[in-house]
Amino acid sequence: MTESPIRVGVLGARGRMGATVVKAVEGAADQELVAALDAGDDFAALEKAQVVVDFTHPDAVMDNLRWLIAHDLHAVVGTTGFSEERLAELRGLLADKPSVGVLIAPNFALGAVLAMRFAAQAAKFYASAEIIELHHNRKADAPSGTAAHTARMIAAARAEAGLAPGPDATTSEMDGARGASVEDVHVHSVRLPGLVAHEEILFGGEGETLTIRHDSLDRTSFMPGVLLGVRSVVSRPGLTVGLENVLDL
Ligand SMILES: NC(=O)c1ccc[n+]([C@@H]2O[C@H](COP(=O)([O-])OP(=O)(O)OC[C@H]3O[C@@H](n4cnc5c(N)ncnc54)[C@H](O)[C@@H]3O)[C@@H](O)[C@H]2O)c1
Ligand SMILES: O=C(O)C1=N[C@H](C(=O)O)CCC1
Repeated sequence: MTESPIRVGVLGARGRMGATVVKAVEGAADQELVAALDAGDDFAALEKAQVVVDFTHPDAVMDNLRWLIAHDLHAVVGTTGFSEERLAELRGLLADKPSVGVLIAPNFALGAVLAMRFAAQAAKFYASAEIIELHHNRKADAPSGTAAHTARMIAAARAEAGLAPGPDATTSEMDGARGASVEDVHVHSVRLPGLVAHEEILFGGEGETLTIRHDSLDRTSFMPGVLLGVRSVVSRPGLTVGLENVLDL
């Protein structure tokens, strides 16, 4: 007997990512698009869905998730802007809804997930690390969610290895010249038309450097991860942060 397709709704459907997700879901044999909504649309149409994919805006995503969780809908979230406070609120809401799953991934591209994993491995051996993230100039937030997540993974790996961040001698600097500091990792953000989504993680050691780089050249690069997220979240209650927890790495 063939299983019925997973009923999927998309929030942010007229945006760059949302429009790409709509096409990907329509092309997936095991999924059925039941709602494609954008700002101002009536969320009632989402009640036909089992899973809702959100690619909207950091200022909108928490209200969307409050609504989805209250309506017992699973969520796959690519929208960025998640602080520890936001994640704690979601864990609290999900505690009252034990069957609902929310998967938040700062980056759904396989190569980006692998780059973050490799960076965490390298961080145990190199005390000095910096991140450069490069994106299109219509991106709302900086630094990117991916870069912030990478920095946190580097910080966690350092803490586990008992390694302090490597020193540098810079004491005189123009504001912003050393980028933002995310858990003691410097993150530099570049915004240019023509770019899609790119990240370099640079490590320095005695007489050597190591650079890990990932490039998303097209938004289709995120789609296998999004579709996998939809398939996974229906049997993964609670909050999951990072596609690395879903992939068999
Ligand atoms: N996780 C990933 O792999 C990944 C990949 C690319 C982009 N992103 C993130 O996804 C988000 C969207 O990126 P984008 O480039 O598609 O932006 P975009 O501006 O092209 O699209 C966002 C869309 O969301 C709509 N929107 C805003 N508020 C809404 C609401 N309350 N309900 C429904 N729709 C609403 C907007 O009208 C717009 O059409 C950003 O946070 C971006 O960083 C994540
Ligand atoms: O285009 C964007 O915006 C992207 N946002 C995510 C981030 O902030 O890390 C992922 C890559 C593309």
